[in-house]
Amino acid sequence: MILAGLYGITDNQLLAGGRLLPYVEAALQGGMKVLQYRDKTRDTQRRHHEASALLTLCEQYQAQLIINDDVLLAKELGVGVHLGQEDGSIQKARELLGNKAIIGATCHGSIELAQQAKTEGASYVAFGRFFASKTKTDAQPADISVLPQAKVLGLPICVIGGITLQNAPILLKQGANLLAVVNELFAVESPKQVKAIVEQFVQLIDLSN
Ligand SMILES: Cc1ncc(COP(=O)(O)OP(=O)(O)O)c(N)n1
Ligand SMILES: Cc1nc(C(=O)O)sc1CCOP(=O)(O)O
Ligand SMILES: [Mg+2]
Repeated sequence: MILAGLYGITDNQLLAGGRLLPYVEAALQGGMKVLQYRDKTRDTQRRHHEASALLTLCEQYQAQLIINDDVLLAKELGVGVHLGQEDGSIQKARELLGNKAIIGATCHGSIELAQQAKTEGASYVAFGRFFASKTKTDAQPADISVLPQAKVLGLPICVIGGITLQNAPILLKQGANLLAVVNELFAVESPKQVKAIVEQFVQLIDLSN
């Protein structure tokens, strides 16, 4: 299973109005390897419907689907989950989802939180935000020096927060494996533009390896 590359995250506002599936499919065509379904509404029925459709798409392109926050939805679909510090226990999610499921953990800028997430069974650790984020304006800042320190954990290192084509290389150089991106990918006019941006991210990632 690939846990490296471009990790697109959906946004229920940016991808409203019928944009969700065409924009995600364009990202998959461009080479996105991991997708997180992040919908902060409580519309259970729509969330289930959208996540199922995304799973079908991800399977077509051999990409991994991860659900933000909602372990029960992840269990229903048989996919992974991303949990923040306020989103419940990683250990319980691991028990529910099984050994093979991807479980990601928000660690802000803390190597101690990352160590704890590893002990509890996380599959990858996510650090950020490294740059100002238009999607989550109140995200806690993280210092880039955490990235080389995190290598000793031996888990894939995910980075998030204001990532663009311009600033991605510095994160890759410091050891990031997964670039988690919302705005730079999806705040564009057309699926064609999404695909072109993903292709450029993929090129940057390939160059860094
Ligand atoms: C890959 C990735 N990293 C961090 C987050 C943030 O998770 P969290 O702190 O729980 O905040 P919300 O996304 O739930 O608002 C993430 N979603 N994905
Ligand atoms: C969902 C999320 N979590 C963050 C964190 O730092 O934990 S930053 C963030 C938003 C990422 O979107 P964009 O690429 O538009 O900045
Ligand atoms: Mg969360």
